[in-house]
Amino acid sequence: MSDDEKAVTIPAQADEPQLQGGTLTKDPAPGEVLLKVTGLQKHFPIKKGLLQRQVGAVHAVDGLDFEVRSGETLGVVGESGCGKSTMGRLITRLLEPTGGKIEFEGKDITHLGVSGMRPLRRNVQMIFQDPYSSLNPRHTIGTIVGAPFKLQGVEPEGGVKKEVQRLLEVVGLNPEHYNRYPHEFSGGQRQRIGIARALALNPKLVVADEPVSALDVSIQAQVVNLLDDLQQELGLTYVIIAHDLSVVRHVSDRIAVMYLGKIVELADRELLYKAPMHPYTKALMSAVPIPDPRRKNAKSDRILLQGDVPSPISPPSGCRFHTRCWKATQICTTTEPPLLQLQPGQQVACHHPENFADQAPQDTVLLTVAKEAEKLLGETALQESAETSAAVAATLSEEAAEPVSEPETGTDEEK
Ligand SMILES: Nc1ncnc2c1ncn2[C@@H]1O[C@H](COP(=O)(O)OP(=O)(O)OP(=O)(O)O)[C@@H](O)[C@H]1O
Repeated sequence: MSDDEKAVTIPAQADEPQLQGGTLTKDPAPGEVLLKVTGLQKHFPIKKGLLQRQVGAVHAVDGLDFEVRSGETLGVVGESGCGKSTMGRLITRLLEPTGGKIEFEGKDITHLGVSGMRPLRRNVQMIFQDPYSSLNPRHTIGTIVGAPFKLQGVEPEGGVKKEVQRLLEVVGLNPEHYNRYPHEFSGGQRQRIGIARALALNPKLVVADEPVSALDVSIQAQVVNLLDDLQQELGLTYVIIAHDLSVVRHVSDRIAVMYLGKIVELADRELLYKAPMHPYTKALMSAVPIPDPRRKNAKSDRILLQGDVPSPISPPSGCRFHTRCWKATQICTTTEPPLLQLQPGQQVACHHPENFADQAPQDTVLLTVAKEAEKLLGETALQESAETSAAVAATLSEEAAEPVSEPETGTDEEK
């Protein structure tokens, strides 16, 4: 009876103040902003020659604005190289940002040094992609999972060994395996060890960077479900990074879609799946297999994108997706679309969004690259794309028939 409870309760290190160093003392209520990121940038310098002169920079993360609310899971998706891992390492402060601001529970942590970060380290933890390389092969599981206590100088109730064994049980491992080494475990089990280590200090925010992509598909769901269960039971807040939507699909409350260092769409999961607005999101979603036997004969509407992701050293002007987008017009090459809330719960950075009225209806001439990209699109996808935008435009113009209003800025007061 009490075994279940025992298996899921991590005692807060409550006897001592939650944080020394004057950070916070009180847990945020569910839904309150836990992490706030404004204009976040990371440019990796490219140096050349004997004198190591800087000749350019990789714009890995180039101006991100988002919030993570207490108790939620924010999924972050995007193709390889779009800056997801860099973003994860910036918000956990494993990397120093080039610009912008990171606030954790209202406190500016953007440039905190090692000692300033120490109290925060226990509140923000990271789970890494590769469970093979992220665990020291020469240390026992007990030492690995117990390391955070040593690093933070925390003595859990009942001692480190007892607490580590309890943590192993929480993540579904045998506590008797305390003295074993990482190579004695499978990939899935190793990832569980990584999760136990991340949970040791009872963190508030866990950033999981591709937590299952190195695992066998059959094991992936188990680890994702474990993360989900732990969140319910421990009230954790997650940022889960993945390269496709299938991993984050079921566990995320909101999803941020990244492309070349920028967020192009940030929306509630339901809205994103029902009606994605950024053409790039639509393309990513079309690549997710739908495990529905009734649809097994359905015609594939997979959207193939033309070309590769451009180099983050010199990203395209205007909208960075314009070189691969089937809707790109002149304005897309010159003007960067801001991330706007087009409807409650859905922010999009696009001049010609899907499932919404056109933001630049005067600009109708497709670029040559867009015409090329169009050729790679299935007819149904193309038709649907035109129809949904036209339908929303029609609804909006009907609604706005009386007072003239701008769709993207709420008109509540006027109505
Ligand atoms: N330390 C570094 N020095 C220079 N460039 C870097 C460094 N780390 C990352 N980059 C570059 O920054 C860009 C973003 O990399 P990042 O690893 O954040 O992308 P990602 O979306 O997580 O990709 P992946 O899924 O392949 O890890 C890439 O072009 C990458 O080559």
